[in-house]
Amino acid sequence: MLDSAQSPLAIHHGEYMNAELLQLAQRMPKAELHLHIEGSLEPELLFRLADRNGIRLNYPDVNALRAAYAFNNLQEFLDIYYIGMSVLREEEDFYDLTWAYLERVHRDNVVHVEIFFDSQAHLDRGIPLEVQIGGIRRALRDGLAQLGISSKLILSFLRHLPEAHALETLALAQPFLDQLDGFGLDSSEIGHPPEQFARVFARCRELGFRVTAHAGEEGPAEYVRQALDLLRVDRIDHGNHSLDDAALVRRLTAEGKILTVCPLSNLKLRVVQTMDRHPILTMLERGLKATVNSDDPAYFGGYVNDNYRALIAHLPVTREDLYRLARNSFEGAWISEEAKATYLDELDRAFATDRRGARDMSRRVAGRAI
Ligand code: HPA
Ligand SMILES: [Zn+2]
Repeated sequence: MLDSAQSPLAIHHGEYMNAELLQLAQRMPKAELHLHIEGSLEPELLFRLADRNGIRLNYPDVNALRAAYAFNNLQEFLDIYYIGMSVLREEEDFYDLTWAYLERVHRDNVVHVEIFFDSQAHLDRGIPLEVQIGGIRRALRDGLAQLGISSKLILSFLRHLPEAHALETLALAQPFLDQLDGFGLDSSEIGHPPEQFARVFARCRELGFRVTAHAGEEGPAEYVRQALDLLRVDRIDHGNHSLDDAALVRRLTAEGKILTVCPLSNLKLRVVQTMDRHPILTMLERGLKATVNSDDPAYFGGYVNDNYRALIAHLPVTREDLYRLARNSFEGAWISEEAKATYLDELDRAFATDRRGARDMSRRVAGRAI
């Protein structure tokens, strides 16, 4: 990375470029493909729902709760994340949670979202699937009608629980399958390799669903291989540790597999030590189809545009990188080819009408060199 202390000119140039890139990142249309809806529960709403449901929290106020959001690893985050979601009881709570997220990302020019929900964590608290799915789905319908945001809903299995639990959950989900768009795998990664979930994923695929799995966030490249070979995933969530294995990178590139990368999450959970060492540009350079996502925005310090902002502030991101990242987000979305083409047109227009470099870009866009 350029050392901005090098010369006054470097500082000026860097800031000038960054302002333009920031504006472009803000206003370009984009999809978010890696978002745990329970991780979008802001402390203010969490307290409101606790109050509404008569739940006593161990934190006196919003500031005390926020202060607890300091993590050394994935597990430390998960411990507090599962406590936080305990305020979700009624359909209305799931609605309010999802609606708050949609309203928030509408301001980031997010036009399509694919959201995870941790059904097993709620089932274990006695919250039926119809409450969970009913509330989330109703907000997603309103999101389309009122904000123009299209969406998909992904039931994510918890890998710290046995596969039998996931199979039971899939059986329980039978009456709701028409309201689901795919299945995922999340929670504590190390010690819970994808191979432990091969049967439940095979069943999901037999039912005609798309599947994805968190792999290579804290776990090794081998877990990414297992997700590909044994779970036959359509996407990889995170995938950072793929970079440790050159043959795996070549394979992911050849297959055009989308990686849903989450920069602020990686920083907060110490998957990367500093943002200027985040590997997302290396991923792009090696031909990996990385996307930018927020993961759990209420816990990790920001929504999707905050993630773009952090990358632009700390890495030598170019306009082409922004274009590629947003393009990948639509390419990786589980939507029809027609919908994809519409969104990609919108994206091309956002770049073509960007005055600075417009000539340059329209040439590349027309030639599909990007
Ligand atoms: O970042 C994550 N990793 C694994 N499981 C999760 N569940 C919510 N967020 C995460
Ligand atoms: Zn995640």
